Amino acid sequence: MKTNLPLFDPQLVKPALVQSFVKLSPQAQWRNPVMFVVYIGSLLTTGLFVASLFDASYAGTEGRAFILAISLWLWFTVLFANFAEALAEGRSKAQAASLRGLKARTWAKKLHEPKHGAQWHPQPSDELRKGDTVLIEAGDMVPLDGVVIEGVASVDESAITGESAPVIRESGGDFSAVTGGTRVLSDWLVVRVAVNPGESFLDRMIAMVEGAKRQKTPNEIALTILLIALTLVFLVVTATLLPYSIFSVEAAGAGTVVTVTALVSLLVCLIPTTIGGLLSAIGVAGMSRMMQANVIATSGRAVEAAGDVDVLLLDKTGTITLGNRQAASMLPAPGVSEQQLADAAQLASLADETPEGRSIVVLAKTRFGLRERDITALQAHFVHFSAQTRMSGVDFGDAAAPNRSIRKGAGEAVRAWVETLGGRFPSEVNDAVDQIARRGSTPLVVADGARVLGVVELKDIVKGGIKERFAELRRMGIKTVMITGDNRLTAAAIAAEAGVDDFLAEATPEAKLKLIRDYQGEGRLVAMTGDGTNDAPALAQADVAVAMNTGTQAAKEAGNMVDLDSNPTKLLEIVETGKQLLMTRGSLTTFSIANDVAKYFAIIPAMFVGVYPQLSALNVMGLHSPTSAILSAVIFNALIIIALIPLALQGVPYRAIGAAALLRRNLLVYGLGGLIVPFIGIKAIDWLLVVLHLV
Ligand SMILES: Nc1ncnc2c1ncn2[C@@H]1O[C@H](COP(=O)(O)OP(=O)(O)OP(=O)(O)O)[C@@H](O)[C@H]1O
Ligand SMILES: [K+]
Ligand SMILES: [Mg+2]
Repeated sequence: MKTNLPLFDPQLVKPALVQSFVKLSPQAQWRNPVMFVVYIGSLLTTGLFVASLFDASYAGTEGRAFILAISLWLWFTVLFANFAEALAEGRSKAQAASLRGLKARTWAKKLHEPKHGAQWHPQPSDELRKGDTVLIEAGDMVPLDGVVIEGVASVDESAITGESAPVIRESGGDFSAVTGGTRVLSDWLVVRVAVNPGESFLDRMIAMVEGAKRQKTPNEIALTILLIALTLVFLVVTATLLPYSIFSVEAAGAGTVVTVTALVSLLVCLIPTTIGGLLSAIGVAGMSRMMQANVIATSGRAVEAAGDVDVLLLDKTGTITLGNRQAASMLPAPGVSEQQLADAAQLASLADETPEGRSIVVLAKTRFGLRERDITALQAHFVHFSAQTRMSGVDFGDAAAPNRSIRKGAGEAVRAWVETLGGRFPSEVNDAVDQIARRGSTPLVVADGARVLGVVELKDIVKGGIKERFAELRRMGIKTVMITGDNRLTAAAIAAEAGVDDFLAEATPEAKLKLIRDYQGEGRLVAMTGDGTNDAPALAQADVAVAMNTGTQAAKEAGNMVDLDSNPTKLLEIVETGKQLLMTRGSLTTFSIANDVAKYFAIIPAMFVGVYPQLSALNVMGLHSPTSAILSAVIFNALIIIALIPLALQGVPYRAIGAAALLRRNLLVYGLGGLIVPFIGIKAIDWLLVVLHLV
């Protein structure tokens, strides 16, 4: 769904123009204090103009045409700022719409009971509710985001990810989430709907780009406060100029008092309208750029935090590796046959819905010819895998084998288990565990009661191209840490292969959470990418939390971004986009404030030349007349907003150079540029007004 819209696409410009006028409502204007001042100024000067029309003997110091021109250009200033925001929102909405197109109303097969084979009836997707179960068969569209509770099927997610290869979705484990709008290609799934219509992460993101619902980020609030403070200062300064001017004229007994129109013009030129008018467009555009990278951000704050990330934590399985760990070999303990080990491993996995568990059943069947057995007929009770116990297995309750328990799981977990039962962990098994782990595979030890039977090797593959990208993150000053529930040796092997800076092994969900809090305690901003349900608490705690689209619903709900490509190195783009957002805002703020200097030179002499003729010495720009000077400054002030829209929407070019160097460069370009450009611009406009005989 990578869409690259031209900046001023007519399809976007037209609705944005309409929105510019819709946004003239006081409620919309009030949200932006700087522009609200301009808005009031526009109303005021318009009022003055209308009043002058009704005053037949009008003899103001300035012509009616001047007041009209100023009030029109003030309205343009407000409209241009509205346009910038509307255009940014329109672009985001267009991108969102291409996703929303996926959410077309479809018919779902709503099951009467949550199991395959139960009765179903057709129901429109927008009438489904969270908790409903639906049957999705080959060729059917997934009606809403949900969790697979039964079945395995291949799913075409290309509409969302742009990736044409189908993916497998299955119950249990980290591949159980399905996204509304994707299509089941083969087989069937029973899916429990996880969200109400209109509440999926896609909907939340669409709601966010719809301006009103976008929360201001803390940085934006801080900047807005600064802008309000500046506005207030200038408001007070300009307001005192009027009595001051009256007093000066009276004292001198000559000269002309400054007019309200000139004062409003001065105020508008001095307050930071450029950044004030573009601020919200910059924020919206940041989210758009995330979407262009196929990342859906559900929080503007996260987009911004991404620009300052210091540490990136990554989950191993499913994030750094492909994540469908498959049983590849069985290494029995001394005195145990392969057949015995395979038999116990299969028994412990019959009801294990995780990809690991299922692959063990398959390996036992294909390699050792063991047929699947019915766990209920065996009167056995399945013990689910949890990230806490790091084991799963089966307990038998029948008379033939009372109290028989089989467990499979992480080496240390099974060691502790057999030792509490009075058993012993053979050193040969220990060696096998280490050997498997050093290859980067996950060892699963199988024990029948207190007796250790051997080890199953689960293989996983590191995703391609990861090492180079992590090196790039390092150059940007970001530390990468892999966290995994796997043992140290496996973790070390995968860490080396993937090229991360550090790793934390045998991590429980609490340990992951604690690691994040520790880093945050040191004042660092933490990003986390993960896919599993057991990553959800950590994702919720991280400042920037990127859930893999292939991950579970819980992970996606806990995160504040979803990467549709499920690519852990996407953080590189995410960080760049965040940095670009911060830089764009900083640059335009610098530019906006530097701009004021030239406007002082244009307007102050023009305004007070009536009181102090010697001020004309300050008219360094050699502007035609006081009225043309004021009008030129106001016109420039409006046009600069339009001129900077491309920069606000596309962002200033990002370079991977140090923060200090970047700051210096930006101060130079945008500070100096902000000083010089208006001198040239105002002079040019003044000249044009003269040439066209408008003043
Ligand atoms: N189905 C299962 N049955 C028994 N044990 C399992 C099963 N799946 C995993 N384990 C064991 O539990 C350990 C921790 O689980 P898992 O790898 O899912 O943790 P994690 O914290 O999600 O780490 P990551 O996903 O980063 O590797 C695994 O290393 C493995 O030894
Ligand atoms: K201004
Ligand atoms: Mg995991």
